[in-house]
Amino acid sequence: MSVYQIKHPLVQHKLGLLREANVSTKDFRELTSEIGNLLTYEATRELSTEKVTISGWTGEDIEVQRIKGKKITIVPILRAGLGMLDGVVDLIPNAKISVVGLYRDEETLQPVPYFDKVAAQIEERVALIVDPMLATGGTFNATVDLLKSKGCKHIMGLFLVAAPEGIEAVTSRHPDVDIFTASIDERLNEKGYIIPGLGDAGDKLFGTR
Ligand SMILES: O=P(O)(O)OC[C@H]1O[C@H](OP(=O)(O)OP(=O)(O)O)[C@H](O)[C@@H]1O
Ligand SMILES: O=c1cc[nH]c(=O)[nH]1
Ligand SMILES: [Mg+2]
Repeated sequence: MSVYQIKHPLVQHKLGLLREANVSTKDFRELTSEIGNLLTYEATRELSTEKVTISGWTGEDIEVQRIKGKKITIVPILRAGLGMLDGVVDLIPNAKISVVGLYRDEETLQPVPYFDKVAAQIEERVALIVDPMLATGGTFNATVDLLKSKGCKHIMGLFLVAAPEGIEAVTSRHPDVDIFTASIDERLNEKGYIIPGLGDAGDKLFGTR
């Protein structure tokens, strides 16, 4: 498993704006989507391409590159993953979207699944799971379990912020899954929130607190 912390100046600048205590709902939404877009650009770097022949503007045949073979499904984890979705779809407009719903129980910190609708032919697809936060890793691990149980073999996770504890949990359960994040933060606090983190990303995106 590889963990990629994306140090690109645009990503780091936008993440810094997201961390502001008084960030507005509008700004939080826009920045989350924009970072989702930039993480997608990095995560898709390793997709293989192949040469195909097309008819160019002069009428002559020319060789161009196309992404090879595998199809893509984007997997937003409800709710907060929806905040990244537009930015990801902007770059991969033909991707099928597999929606998974889980919330983290506030007392036990265990993921509670409540919805899933996974794209057809999942076994042939690369899955890009998107969620702003990787905290204990329970929610992400449960999502990877679900996708693998349906036959998915190539899975990546895109997060705005990841805690070392979550990365460790994913490394030990799913060593074949790569993670792309704008930041590996310091730690989790006693309530399972990432420090310095962003607070509750779902509530900030939806304005529910
Ligand atoms: O790594 P974990 O410890 O499992 O925590 C991370 C999960 O917690 C948050 O979702 P939350 O449960 O707040 O649901 P929401 O998106 O509906 O707000 C976040 O968006 C992740 O899905
Ligand atoms: O810091 C955290 C941890 C889990 N979920 C969030 O939204 N934020
Ligand atoms: Mg939440």
